[in-house]
Parts: sequence; C-alpha cells; structure tokens
Amino acid sequence: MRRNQVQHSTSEQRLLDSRGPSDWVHTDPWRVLRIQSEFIEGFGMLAELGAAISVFGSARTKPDDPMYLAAEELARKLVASGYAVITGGGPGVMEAANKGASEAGGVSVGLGIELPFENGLNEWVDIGMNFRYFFTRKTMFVKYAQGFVVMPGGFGTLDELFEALTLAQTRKVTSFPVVLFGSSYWGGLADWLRETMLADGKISAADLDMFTITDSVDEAVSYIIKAAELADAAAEEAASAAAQQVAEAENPAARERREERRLGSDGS
Ligand SMILES: C/C(=C\CNc1ncnc2c1ncn2[C@@H]1O[C@H](COP(=O)(O)O)[C@@H](O)[C@H]1O)CO
Repeated sequence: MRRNQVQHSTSEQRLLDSRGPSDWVHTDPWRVLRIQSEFIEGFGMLAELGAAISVFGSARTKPDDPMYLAAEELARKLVASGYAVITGGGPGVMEAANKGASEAGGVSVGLGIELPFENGLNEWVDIGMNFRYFFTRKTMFVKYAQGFVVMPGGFGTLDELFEALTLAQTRKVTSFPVVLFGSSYWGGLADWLRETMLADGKISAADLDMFTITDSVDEAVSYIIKAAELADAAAEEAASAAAQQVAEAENPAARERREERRLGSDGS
C-alpha cells in the first residue's frame, strides 16, 4: 500500500483495540463457526476413545429405581467387555451408566447439553464436554459408538433411539446394534411399530430386525459383542475381496487361474 492507503497501525493493534457493537455474535455466519468449533472440540476429545457404547435413558430415573441399578450394571459389564460408555452426561440413567463405568475403572464419557435448567455434567463423567447444539452432540453419540443401549425414557430418549434407527435404515451407519432394555416399557412401542407402522406399509419387516428387546444385562452385552464380531468379519471379508480385486487388476493371469479353479471345482 502507498500514499493514503498506508495504514499506520498493525492488524493486531486493530484487533486488540477494536470496540463496537456486538450484534455480530448472534449472526448465522458466527453461529456456523461456533458449530464448527463444537465439531472440532468433540472430534478432538473423542478421536482416540476406542470401542464404545452409547447408553440412553430418562434424565428423571431415581437412584432407587431398578432401571438405575440395571444401567449401572450394564455399564460395568460393558467396561469388562472392553467398551467405553458414552452418555448424555446428565442425571438419571445417564448418571447411573457413568457411575457404573467409572467405578469399574473404565472410560466414562458424558456429552452434556446446555439447557436453561441444566445442572451440568454428573459427577461420574470422567471425559466430558457440554454442547450448545443437540445436533452436534448427536453426531458424537453415533460416530464414536459401536452400538446403543436404550433404557426407559421420555422424548429425549425416543429422539436418540429413532435417530439411530433412521441412520441404520437409510444405511448411513452399517451394523449398528440397538438394544431396548425393559420389555414391559418398550413392548408396547414394538407392538405399535409392527401392528400399525409395518401394517400400514410405513416401514418394512426387516426394519424391525434393527433392534432387540431384553430384560437381561448379560443378553444386552452379548448382543452387542456378537454384532461387533459380525461387523469385524464382514469388514475383513470386504478388505480381502478388495485386495484380491487390486491384485487381479494388476495381474490378469491370476484372475484367469482363479476362474479355472472355480470352474474345475464346480465340475462344470
Ligand atoms: C430433565 C432434567 C434434566 C435434563 N438434563 C439433561 N442432561 C443431559 N442430557 C439430557 C438431559 N435431558 C435430556 N437429555 C438427553 O435426552 C435423553 C433423556 O431424555 P428424557 O426425555 O429424559 O428421556 C438422554 O439420553 C440425554 O441424552 C431434570 O432432571
């Protein structure tokens, strides 16, 4: 810059000296940056988490409720099977699962949400973050977990359950076991899904196989482990098929030999 374009202060001076209206912090472009920063912070915090299961359920479940005790036991057993436990970091079932995971010496994660009447993260969260936006937080529940266990709950729990089912139904996530814990609580919903939603053609029969219902913590944990084993086997098969394709593309004679072997072993 020359002549009257030359500025007599530095960019940093202008940044530090600037004062003025603050409306811009409430504008959409600024919100986009805040949303971006939540993704960055969440991804950064959880990138090295390892295998994990998200546990959902009512924020209102009291410590003397059998479901509180079941969530604690479930988290302990998930930890014993090598999983970290992720919750919404709040009270009730979330607190129970964090307590079970933390007391068992496992990784207890709480992804809290800023609410007008919020109490902060429960005391059993060992790795935690408070999100401003539900949708960024929901990405973390799915991205960093290999499955969901859903204990009895209200609107928030149903939102999380149906998010997972929609992602699985539309193949946005592959192999995502969902366990509904508590047959007397979830049975009515499952009946309605079959007798009304399926009967009316709004879902297909296979969609009902995307979840299982149980009253047993051990069954819930083995269902998740089995799903993980099946997913590993499928991933291995896909990787070896891809490797074979690459090898055969580089060496067409190998493909011919494999074809010959296949035809020979068929006897045709
Ligand atoms: C309602 C009360 C506290 C709310 N505090 C919450 N903290 C963190 N996460 C929450 C909270 N409330 C709902 N959630 C999320 O939804 C699910 C539970 O919702 P539900 O309607 O109670 O089923 C839960 O999994 C969270 O992810 C006062 O106690």
